[in-house]
Amino acid sequence: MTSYDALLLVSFGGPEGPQEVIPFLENVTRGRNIPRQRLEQVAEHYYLFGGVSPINRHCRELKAAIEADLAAHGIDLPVYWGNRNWTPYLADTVRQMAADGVRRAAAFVTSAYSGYSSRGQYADDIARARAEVPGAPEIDKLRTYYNHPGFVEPFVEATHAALDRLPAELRDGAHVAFTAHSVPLDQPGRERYAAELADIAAVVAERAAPGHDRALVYQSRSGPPTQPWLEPDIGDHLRKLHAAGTRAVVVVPIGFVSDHMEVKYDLDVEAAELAAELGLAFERAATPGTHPRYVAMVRELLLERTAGPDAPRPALGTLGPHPDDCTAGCCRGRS
Ligand SMILES: CC1=C(CCC(=O)O)c2cc3nc(cc4[nH]c(cc5[nH]c(cc1n2)c(C)c5CCC(=O)O)c(CCC(=O)O)c4C)C(CCC(=O)O)=C3C
Ligand SMILES: [Fe+2]
Repeated sequence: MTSYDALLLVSFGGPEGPQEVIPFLENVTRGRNIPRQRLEQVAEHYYLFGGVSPINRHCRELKAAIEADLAAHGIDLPVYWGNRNWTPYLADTVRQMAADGVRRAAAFVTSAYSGYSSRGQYADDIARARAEVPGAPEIDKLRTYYNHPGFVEPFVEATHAALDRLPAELRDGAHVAFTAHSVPLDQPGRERYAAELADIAAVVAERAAPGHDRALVYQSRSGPPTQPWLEPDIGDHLRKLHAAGTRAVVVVPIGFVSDHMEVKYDLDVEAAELAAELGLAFERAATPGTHPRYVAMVRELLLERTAGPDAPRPALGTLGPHPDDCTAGCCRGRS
């Protein structure tokens, strides 16, 4: 049915108890220019949730949903899961795959956009894991999917739902703020990343909130204050909206695939508290998570890749389907 003998879910990883938080954060920031003070601040975000990131639960749920969807469509393919920063580590999963006799796997990464943090670094992770494991399977990364209908449609639905949760009298005047993880301005691929975000935010806005005022903003910046990152920051944006007389805002975390810590803390705690202080009505739209349309997309990406280069590659917005193989320019810069 497919030319692959396994599907590999590749994700970020997260701590599952208080004692895992600092070692996890050290893994994430190793070799990066992140001040220790920022690390300790972020640790507090995790402690607020008992030291447990929601992301591993999301991955288990997504894996189970993909398995059920594949089975329901008569596709008999084992699904594996490995992370960049925490157990199950990618290299251990790849070792298990080799032991199970997997020769060729397709990889689905829980990150939808181009750019080094989103794609390039995962490609490096996969290459490194394969290099560690004798007899490692070949692993093809499925294409970048930020503009696939299976990613976009759940956001359209979620934006509608968030608007509907606002008090009726504030709904028509609500501002829609699309947010994504900021990255340093010198990060390879950040122009492409920002262009993809803007392009697909426009599609969601036109479908779910036509006529509403909107913006693309960024969140969760780290790094030293002297280093420029993508802006505007969501906090500054909320203050500006308030000053301009806006009374309600819907925040759509278009840059993320699940309600992990950057969503649960940076939006649901930090941004929501700021909005409350300002007296802005605030609703946050859901991320795709295990939305059946999103889960079906994983199968569709697998099947289109199996069918070859002539199979249709659905894509919304203006940028077209991303090539199956990332070109150097999209995730690593042109150097
Ligand atoms: C673009 C992007 C995405 C979106 C694409 C995608 O979804 O992959 C993303 C996702 C995520 N980021 C996450 C967590 C963290 N990211 C950090 C640090 C950083 N992120 C960056 C970028 C991104 N990050 C960057 C440029 C840094 C600086 C260090 C570096 O250059 O690498 C740090 C260190 C502390 C801090 O500095 O904040 C943490 C803890 C989690 C897991 C959350 C959970 O546990 O539920 C997820 C899904
Ligand atoms: Fe991050």
